[in-house]
Amino acid sequence: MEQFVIKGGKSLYGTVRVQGAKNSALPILAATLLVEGIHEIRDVPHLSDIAVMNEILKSLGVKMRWDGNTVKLETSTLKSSRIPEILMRQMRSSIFLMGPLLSRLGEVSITRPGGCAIGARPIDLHLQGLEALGAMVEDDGESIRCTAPQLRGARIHLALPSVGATENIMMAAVCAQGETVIQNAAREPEIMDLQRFLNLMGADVNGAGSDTITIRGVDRLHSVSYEVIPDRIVAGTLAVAAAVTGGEVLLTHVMPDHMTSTIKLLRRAGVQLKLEGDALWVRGNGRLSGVGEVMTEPYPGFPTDMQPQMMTLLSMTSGKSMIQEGIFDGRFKHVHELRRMGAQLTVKENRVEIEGVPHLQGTVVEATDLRAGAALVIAGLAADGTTHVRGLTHIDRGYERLEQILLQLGGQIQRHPGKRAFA
Ligand SMILES: CC(=O)N[C@H]1[C@@H](OP(=O)(O)OP(=O)(O)OC[C@H]2O[C@@H](n3ccc(=O)[nH]c3=O)[C@H](O)[C@@H]2O)O[C@H](CO)[C@@H](O)[C@@H]1O
Ligand SMILES: C=C(OP(=O)(O)O)C(=O)O
Repeated sequence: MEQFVIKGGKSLYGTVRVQGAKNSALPILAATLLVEGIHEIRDVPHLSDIAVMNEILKSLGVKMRWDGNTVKLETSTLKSSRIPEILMRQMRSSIFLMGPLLSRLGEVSITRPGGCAIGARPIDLHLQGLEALGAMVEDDGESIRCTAPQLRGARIHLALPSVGATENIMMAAVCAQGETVIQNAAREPEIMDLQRFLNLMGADVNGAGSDTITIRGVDRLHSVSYEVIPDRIVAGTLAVAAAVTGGEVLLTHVMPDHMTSTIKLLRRAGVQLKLEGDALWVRGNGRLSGVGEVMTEPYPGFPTDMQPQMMTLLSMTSGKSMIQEGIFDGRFKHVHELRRMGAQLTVKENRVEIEGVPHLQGTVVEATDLRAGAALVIAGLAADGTTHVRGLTHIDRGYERLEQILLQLGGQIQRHPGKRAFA
C-alpha cells in the first residue's frame, strides 16, 4: 500500500509558493464549457481531482493541452451532455458540470457524484436551484437528467449557504433570460473568483462575497485567459505544519484576507504570524496553548477544510480546546487515528474535546479523507518516532507535490510505493 513514511521532530524552515486553489480551479474549468472558444486557465494545480475533471471534459469532447500549471481548453468541440458514471463517482466536483452543460446544450445527464467520506452530501439544493431556473429534473434515484430549452431567471433562496449549489446556479444563470437572485448564497472567496471569471467572459454577475448574488442573463459570452486565486486551505495547512514543528516558514502567493479566521485562531494558540502583501510569515515558538471553543462555519467563519489540521495542532498544546463541526456530519474520522498517536480526544456528537499532550507518538495511520490525511501528515512531522500515513489517494486530491514541499522545508518525509501482491 502506498504510504508516506515520516520521521518526526524536524522543524520546518524556508519559503514556499502556495499552489492555486483546487476549489476555484474545479468550478472554473467546468465553467469554460459555457461558451465555445479557446480558454486559458493559469495556476491550475496538478491534483487527482483536476485530472478527473480533465477526463470528464475530454469525455464530453473538449480538447486540452497543459504547459506547466496552465491549461488551454478548446470547448468548440463539445459533443456530449452525458457524464460517464465511472468519472462522476470519482469526486464531488463532477456536479459542477451540470450548470454549464444545461446552459450551453439545454440538457445534462449525470449520476450521483462521489467524494470524500465526511458525511451526507446531498445535491438537493443544486437540483432545486436548476428547477427554479426552469429546468425539468428527472431523477430515478441513480441517474439524473435535466432539460431546459431556455433557462429563465428566478429568485432562489438557499436553505443552506451551499458553496457548490451557489456556484452551479451562478453558472446556469449567466445566459438565462432575465435576472436571477440567489439569497442566502455562500460567501467563500472561491465564489468571488468564479464571479470574476464569469464577468471576464462577458457575464453580468454581482454580489459574490455577500449573501445575495444577482445574475443578469447575457446573450453571449467569450473565451478568456484567467488565473485562479491561491489556495487558502493549502496555505493554512502549511502554516499549521510550520507552527507545530516549531519552525519558521514564509508562505508566498497567499491572500491573507481569505484566511482571517485561520490566522486569528493560530494567533490565539500563540503562533507568531506576520502578513505582508501576498506573503504570510509563520513561526511556532515553544509549546502552543489551547484555545477554548472553536466552531467550523460557512465563510468568513473558521473553515471545515481546516478543522482536522487544527485538531492536530490543538492536540499538542498545553491546555484544553473544543472543536465543534458545524458543516459536515461525519468529519471526525481523523480523531481515531490521532488518538492512536497519543492525542487525548473525546467525541461528543458534533464536538471533540481536546486535552493537549506534550508529544504525539509515530505509528501507522490511515487517511480516510483529504484533510484528515493532511492532519495526519502534520501529526507525523511533529511526532516522536516514525509515522506511516496510508490512504494517499485522498491527500493527492488536494495537495500538489506535498512531500516535495515538506522535504524542501526540511521535513523527513518519503512516499513509499505499495508492495505489489505479486511482487
Ligand atoms: C469543491 C469545493 O468547493 N468543495 C468545498 C465545498 O463543498 P460543497 O460545495 O460540496 O459544500 P456545501 O457548501 O455544498 O455543503 C455545505 C453543507 O450543505 C449541505 N448541502 C449541500 C448541498 C446540497 O444540495 N444540500 C445540502 O444539504 C452539505 O451536506 C453540507 O452539510 O464547500 C465545503 C464547505 O465549505 C468545503 O468543505 C469543500 O471543500
Ligand atoms: C471536502 C473537500 O473537497 P471536496 O468538496 O472536493 O470533496 C476539501 O477540499 O476538503
